[in-house]
Amino acid sequence: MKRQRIVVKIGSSSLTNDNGEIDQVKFNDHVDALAMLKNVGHEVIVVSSGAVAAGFARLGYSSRPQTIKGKQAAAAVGQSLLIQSYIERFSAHKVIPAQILLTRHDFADRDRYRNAFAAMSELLDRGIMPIINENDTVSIDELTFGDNDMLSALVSGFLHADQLIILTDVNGIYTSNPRTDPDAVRLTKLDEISDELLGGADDIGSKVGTGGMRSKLLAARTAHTLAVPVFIGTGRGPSKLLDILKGYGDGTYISSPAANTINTNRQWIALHSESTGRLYVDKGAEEAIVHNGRSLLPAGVFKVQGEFGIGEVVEVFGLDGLIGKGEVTYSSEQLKQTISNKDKLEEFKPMLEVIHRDRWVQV
Ligand SMILES: Nc1ncnc2c1ncn2[C@@H]1O[C@H](COP(=O)(O)OP(=O)(O)O)[C@@H](O)[C@H]1O
Ligand SMILES: N[C@@H](CCC(=O)OP(=O)(O)O)C(=O)O
Repeated sequence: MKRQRIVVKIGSSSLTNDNGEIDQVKFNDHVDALAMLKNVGHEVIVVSSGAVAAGFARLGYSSRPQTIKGKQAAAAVGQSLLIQSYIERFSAHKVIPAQILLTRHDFADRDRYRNAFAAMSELLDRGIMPIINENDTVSIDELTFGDNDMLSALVSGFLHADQLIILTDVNGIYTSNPRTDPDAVRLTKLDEISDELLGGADDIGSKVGTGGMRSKLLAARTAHTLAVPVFIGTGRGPSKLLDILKGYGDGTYISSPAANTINTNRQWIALHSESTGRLYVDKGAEEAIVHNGRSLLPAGVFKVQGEFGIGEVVEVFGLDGLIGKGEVTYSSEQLKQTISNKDKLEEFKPMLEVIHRDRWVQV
């Protein structure tokens, strides 16, 4: 079997019980399956939820806390318990796990994004299994990545994974929530995540999870745009992840489009960067960058908004609205000067494009 890079996301409900503790039976089942996947030669990255759900009982809460400080405190306790359990159980399989806690800021800052990529690549090269979670205890907003479903999709794109497996407590995507709708029908294969499907997925999950199926569908949609195939479902026993890879999983398979993967730089521009300005372009420029794959030249820009430096990311608007985002090779000052002297463009950086085609993403 060809060596594959696989991201496995495990939800809180698949690791813990409603009382705020790790469910050792479920937990061990996942670890044994992850170890088997790795030990047959695949690269495995885990996105593990469960920090809040595994920690709240020890803080004296009777159910998942609702306040931000309650969740953050529970996550601090629960994350340590989870990692301790991962280390112990994996040691029997001679697998070494590494804890990685991320916040949205780590991805929004380009240097930190590159560092994270380098560190994860090094771990994988050295045969270590990264176990990723959101750094809940220091996240400024409660839901910085949205949730771990979205985090797993972003990580899959970032690491150019061959497959994203989202393990949860339901055996796939249904036309509506199977817990509340007895007529819900399971879908075993999808080519895309339609708006209709999203409408049938509510955001009510288990007592310990967040986001329900809706967040998984949104994550699957993001993974789809990043050309990563997704499986959402469940399974039991040490060979369950291998079975999922072979196509025998108990859940829903979402195929990836034939399109090429998006390189890491362009993923950063599309999904993580913060835009610091806006450019408005004319019809000819829109045609050139959207339909002909050209770079954006100063001659096509007629208005510049905001203050930005060279290398920052701006939004680009055509006559009918937003058309994309890109990294600029001019500061806002230079660009304003340039376009106000269009008749003398040759004198001022005549050949330099405003946004190079390799630094451009369409919306
Ligand atoms: N259309 C749907 N198909 C399947 N499950 C759904 C759907 N809509 C809502 N759900 C609910 O989503 C739950 C899984 O979400 P959640 O508890 O957040 O999982 P996890 O903790 O694994 O992230 C299921 O138990 C199910 O009740
Ligand atoms: N980062 C949080 C989990 C957030 C989350 O998305 O939970 P889940 O819906 O169970 O995947 C934690 O570890 O408790």
